[in-house]
Amino acid sequence: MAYNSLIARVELTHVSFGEVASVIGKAGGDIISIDVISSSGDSSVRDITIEVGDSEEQQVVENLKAMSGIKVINVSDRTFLSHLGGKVSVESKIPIKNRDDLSRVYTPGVARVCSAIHEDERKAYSLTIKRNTVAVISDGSAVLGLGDIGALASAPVMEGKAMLFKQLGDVDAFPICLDTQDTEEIIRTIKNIAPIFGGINLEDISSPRCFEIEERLTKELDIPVFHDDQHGTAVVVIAGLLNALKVVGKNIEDIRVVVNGIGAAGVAICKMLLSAGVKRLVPVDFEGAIIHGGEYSYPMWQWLAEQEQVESQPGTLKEVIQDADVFIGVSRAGLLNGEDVEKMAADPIVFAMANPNPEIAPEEALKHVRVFATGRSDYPNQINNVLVFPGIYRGALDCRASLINEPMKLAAARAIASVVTDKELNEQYIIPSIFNEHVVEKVRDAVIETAILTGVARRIPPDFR
Ligand SMILES: NC(=O)C1=CN([C@@H]2O[C@H](COP(=O)(O)OP(=O)(O)OC[C@H]3O[C@@H](n4cnc5c(N)ncnc54)[C@H](O)[C@@H]3O)[C@@H](O)[C@H]2O)C=CC1
Ligand SMILES: CC(=O)C(=O)O
Ligand SMILES: [Mg+2]
Repeated sequence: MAYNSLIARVELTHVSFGEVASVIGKAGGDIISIDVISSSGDSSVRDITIEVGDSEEQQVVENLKAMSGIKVINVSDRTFLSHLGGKVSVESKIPIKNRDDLSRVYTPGVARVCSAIHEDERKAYSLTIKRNTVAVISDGSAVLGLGDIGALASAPVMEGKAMLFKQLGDVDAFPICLDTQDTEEIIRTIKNIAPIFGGINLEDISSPRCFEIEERLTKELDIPVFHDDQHGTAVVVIAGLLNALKVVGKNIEDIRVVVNGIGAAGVAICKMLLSAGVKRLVPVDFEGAIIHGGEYSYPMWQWLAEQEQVESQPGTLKEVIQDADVFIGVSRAGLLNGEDVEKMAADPIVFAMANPNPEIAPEEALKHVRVFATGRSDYPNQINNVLVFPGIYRGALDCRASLINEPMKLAAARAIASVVTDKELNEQYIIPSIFNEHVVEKVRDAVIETAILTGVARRIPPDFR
């Protein structure tokens, strides 16, 4: 269930706050805070912040309105309030106070700087925003688990990613929503806007188009192109899995892994699981297990069917999950229940990562599962690509990497896993919080070191000389 928080502004006249609290509680709301806005002899106006599930929201408000001695002045949704006017803005680094400043930052002074870049394009890295700016680009075709909701509706997610880039990695990121879902047009548009950016972060572009778009752009541009839903997700899954396996005392070579949803995230996760040493893999999509020796029209599914680690036994998700050590879901909400995960092997690990609602309700899974994680921030073990992209890009920009290769991604996964020490590690803590101050730094350093070793760094940052 999704949770929202509401702020109800109410005027209380002949009713005690205790009665109001009891009505809210009975309707399923939790009071988070109360602010007194004004108070006179026989009345007071208060803002009550209430956390409430989607299905109870209306009931809470209706019950408050039905009470006598209380007037509901206004109800606002805090999530919507945080989006008013958008979440990011562009700021100048230096002020323009007089004509002298104007003639340096703008014409005529700026012309000399333009000419310098015209003569040597590498100077764009020192004289423009290029060295620290990434484009966060979506076509709105696979937004979270909401599906194809279009370019404009994807904007709040892209703005959110831009905020996280800035706050966690000090990367300036710009949200871009493309009003086309045509592969060639997307590639052409991104190539045309690429000059000012130091990197391209593709986001929420559905499969299979996302594979070609990323592959072509990586070949045709000289800046890193990173499809977050593929690689960011795969990196954080491997990080979480390495630690979860330590908790349950199993080796990666011995486990049987079911991955459900073989789209952008699922394909990248399967590939990375194989390179990390998994020997028994069951990829599953709508039509059931993708099997070794099978024939598939999607090239990525066909590639998987040719891997010897992929099992050859067909079956539905509910069948193949029996005896699995690990379930990784990057598909849709509510596909599994407690009975399904109960049939897994001993000490099951379940990463139910569909957003905003996971493949199995946490309350149900937790009764049967040893290690459980979701993509959400309101439960322990948040396996979300936000742990990856700020640090990966901080590193890639600092060493001016021409691309982000497989060894860099594996190094990032190990770096994230290493933030949780053996002493700290337990079922509830397999992955660091996104607010852990060591994550970005460790990922950045691991990425730079590996970029230098694999020959894709075009600059050695001073702290690596
Ligand atoms: N926690 C995290 O960091 C991340 C979570 N996700 C979540 O993973 C999900 C998938 O994202 P993408 O791979 O980007 O989308 P996508 O659209 O590329 O892939 C989704 C895949 O799931 C399959 N699928 C849908 N319903 C299914 C069902 N009932 N059974 C089996 N397969 C089913 C689709 O056929 C498709 O292949 C979304 O819910 C998204 O929010 C994605 C990226 C990161
Ligand atoms: C987290 C993320 O990128 C997604 O759910 O699509
Ligand atoms: Mg995404």
